[in-house]
Amino acid sequence: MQIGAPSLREILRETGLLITFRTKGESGKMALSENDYFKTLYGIIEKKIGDAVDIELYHNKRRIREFVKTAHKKGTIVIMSNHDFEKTPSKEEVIMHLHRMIGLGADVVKIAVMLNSRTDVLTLLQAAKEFPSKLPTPLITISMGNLGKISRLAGGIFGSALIFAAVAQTSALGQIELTHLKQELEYLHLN
Ligand SMILES: O=C1C[C@@](O)(C(=O)O)C[C@@H](O)[C@@H]1O
Repeated sequence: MQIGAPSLREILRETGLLITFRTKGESGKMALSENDYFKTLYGIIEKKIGDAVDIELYHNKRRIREFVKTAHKKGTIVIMSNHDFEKTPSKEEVIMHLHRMIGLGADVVKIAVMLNSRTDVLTLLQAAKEFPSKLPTPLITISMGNLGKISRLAGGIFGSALIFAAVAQTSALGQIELTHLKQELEYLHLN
C-alpha cells in the first residue's frame, strides 16, 4: 500500500515530516529538469505537505537561495544535502561543502559519502567533529556502505544530529532497519 504525504501528515500527528525528492543525479529514481525539480519543491512548501524539505546542493545556486527564502516565509525547515556515491572527499572538502550550504541559507546541512576504506569512515567522523559546533546549524553526516553503519550508530557522538533508518526498503548502502537501530542505540546507550 502506498501512502500519500497528506495522509502521512495525519498519521504522524506531532512527529516532524521531512519531504525529500531525490533526483537521479543523487541516486534517486527519476531525473527531473531544473525547472521541474524546483516546481516540485515549491509545490511541497506551497501545500505545506511537510515540516521540512530536502534540497540538493548541486542545483542552481540562485534558485536555491530564492527557494530557501520562500520556504522560510512558508514556515518550512530546509535541509540541504549533498551525496557522493563514489568516494569520501577529504575532510577539508566535506567541511567546505557544509559551509557552502550554510552560505545558501540552509537550516540543517547534510552530507552522505561513499566509503572505500576504513580510513574514509574516520575522515567523515573527523569532519563532523571539527565542524564548528558554535554554529547554530545542525549537521548530518553519513558514511554510506556496510562499514559506514558505524557512522550511523556513532555519528551523534561526533556531532551528527540525525540518523536515517529504513522502514521497508533501504534507500542507501548501510542504512539500518528502524527497529534494529532503536534497539542498538538503546543497548549501546547512544540515543
Ligand atoms: O538523504 C538521505 C539519506 C541517505 O543518503 C542515507 O544514506 O541514509 C538515503 C537517502 O535516500 C536519503 O534521502
